[in-house]
Amino acid sequence: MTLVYLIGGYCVRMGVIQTEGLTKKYGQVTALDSLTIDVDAGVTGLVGANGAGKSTLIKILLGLLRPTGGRAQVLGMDIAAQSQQIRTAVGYMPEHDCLPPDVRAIDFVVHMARMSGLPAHAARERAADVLRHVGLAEERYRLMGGYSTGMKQRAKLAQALAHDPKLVLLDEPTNGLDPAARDDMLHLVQRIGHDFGIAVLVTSHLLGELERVSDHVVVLDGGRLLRSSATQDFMGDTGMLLVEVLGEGDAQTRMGEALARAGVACRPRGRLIEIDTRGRPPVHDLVRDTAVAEQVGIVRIQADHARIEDIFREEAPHGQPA
Ligand SMILES: Nc1ncnc2c1ncn2[C@@H]1O[C@H](COP(=O)(O)OP(=O)(O)OP(=O)(O)O)[C@@H](O)[C@H]1O
Repeated sequence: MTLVYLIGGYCVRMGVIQTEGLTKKYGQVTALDSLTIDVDAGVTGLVGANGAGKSTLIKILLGLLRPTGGRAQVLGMDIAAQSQQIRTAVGYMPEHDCLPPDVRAIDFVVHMARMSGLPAHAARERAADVLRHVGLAEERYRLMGGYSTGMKQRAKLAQALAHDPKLVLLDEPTNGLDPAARDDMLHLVQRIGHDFGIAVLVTSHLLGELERVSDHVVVLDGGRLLRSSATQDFMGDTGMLLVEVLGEGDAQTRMGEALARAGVACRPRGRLIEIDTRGRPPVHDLVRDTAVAEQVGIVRIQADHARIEDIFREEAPHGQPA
């Protein structure tokens, strides 16, 4: 999906972020190494281990850091010449805590909206709207110093949305969150990209967590582009079939052994039975018949899909992040 602008009656398709040979060195450290990427509308996950260069890329796109080499455009604007305009059109949620503790969320978000040029009345309306969208309607009059980590992340997200941006850059929005709050935040990120129509570039050092919400994933390793693909291309079929069974005693072992006796290549994977179907005839009927014979119930049979972690295992010279 690409943003579409109507200019003089013509329909112009425009990428959201394009970089070409983008390089950033901090002294001896090469944080970005000749990075060329093309990001479209929707949700794009930018994943890589700590130190892969994610924050550096975001700061360069916002004009907060100057690259050592290469070029980039954000919403069709050049980062070298138009960083002020870029910051007007782009929202930024920084990785680290940036919230003044003795300020109420509503005042903070109104202030950020005013700083971006919204008139007072529009800024108040917009602030109330975005705080409601991120789930802070009730708590908006509380001082942010008393917020939980999850509420702070939501307030940071609200300020990024305050001026009605066309693109938001979210740096590790799930940092420090427990699993439930992490799921809520990821759901919110997905809504921003799909329901609100704001393009999203979201980073995470946890490779797996963005696959569910991203349309596209860019994987960085040691400042280099490891892979950039539609999420579904990452998650291709592995040729394995996963079966979960339920029954008296050790139903999984009984079922696995019976399948093996029937000539099926299989092994346990956690609570599941993994069946290798590569180069073999379909086994669904055999699995069902074996379950009936062994008197176990089938909870599910599903194709196994590759995960972003697998790309790292296969391709990354810098290894697997935590
Ligand atoms: N101001 C700086 N001075 C020197 N080196 C830096 C500076 N900022 C970042 N680096 C280095 O550049 C590399 C990329 O850092 P960056 O923060 O962009 O990575 P990241 O993928 O965002 O990781 P994290 O999730 O830990 O923030 C790392 O090796 C880091 O140590």
